[in-house]
Amino acid sequence: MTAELLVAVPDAELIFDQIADALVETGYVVLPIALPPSIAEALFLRIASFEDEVFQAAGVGRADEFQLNPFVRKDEIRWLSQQDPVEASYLAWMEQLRLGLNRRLFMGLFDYEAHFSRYTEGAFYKKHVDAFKGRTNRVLSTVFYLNPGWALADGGQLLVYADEQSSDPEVLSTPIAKIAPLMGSLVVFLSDRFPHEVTAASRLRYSIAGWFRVNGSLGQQIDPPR
Ligand SMILES: O=C(O)CCC(=O)C(=O)O
Ligand SMILES: [Fe+2]
Repeated sequence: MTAELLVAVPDAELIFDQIADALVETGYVVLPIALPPSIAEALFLRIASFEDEVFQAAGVGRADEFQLNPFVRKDEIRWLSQQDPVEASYLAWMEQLRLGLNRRLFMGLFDYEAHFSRYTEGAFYKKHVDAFKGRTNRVLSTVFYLNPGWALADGGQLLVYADEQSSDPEVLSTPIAKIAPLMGSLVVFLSDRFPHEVTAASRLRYSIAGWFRVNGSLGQQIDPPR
């Protein structure tokens, strides 16, 4: 038996159970291994192979509200596409998760969009929420990390804060989770519930941020894709 066969590839249905349970109980979950490690490895090789020109500066806000704001975020992004087989394998896994969560929780998740993010040394993303209640179709956020050999001392943590409904300033400013961007780990959380930030890292930091969306019409405003 080769060493490769000893790497346990997690059963996707069990992972979906775990994510669904956590979303009901706490609204977020951190899984050290979720997708098959071969997919994580291929995605890492893919993002690491991109020339600088492939990336665009990340902005804040959608469509006509879009603006660059380097004081808020300094990461660079590149949207995933079905055209590339490696990217398609990630999107296919997320499609299974979408169906799995709809079956378990009747979330009505309609589609999924995701981009590679590259944080160069010192880059950050200040505290934000991915969705404002009633103003977006994004309901569930995912972050998948692609950083082999990441050490705690490298920084670049994802700090997650409690639901903003609390009025206690102490509760609001103390993270409920500090997540290192370890290779192959997946974070899933309800988009409008948890303010979060990415702290500066001392080395290049890769992730894939994605969002499941619902198709509800919000008054006159329907989110454009992206
Ligand atoms: O890379 C991360 O840890 C999180 C990124 C994030 O919050 C976002 O892109 O909205
Ligand atoms: Fe975010």
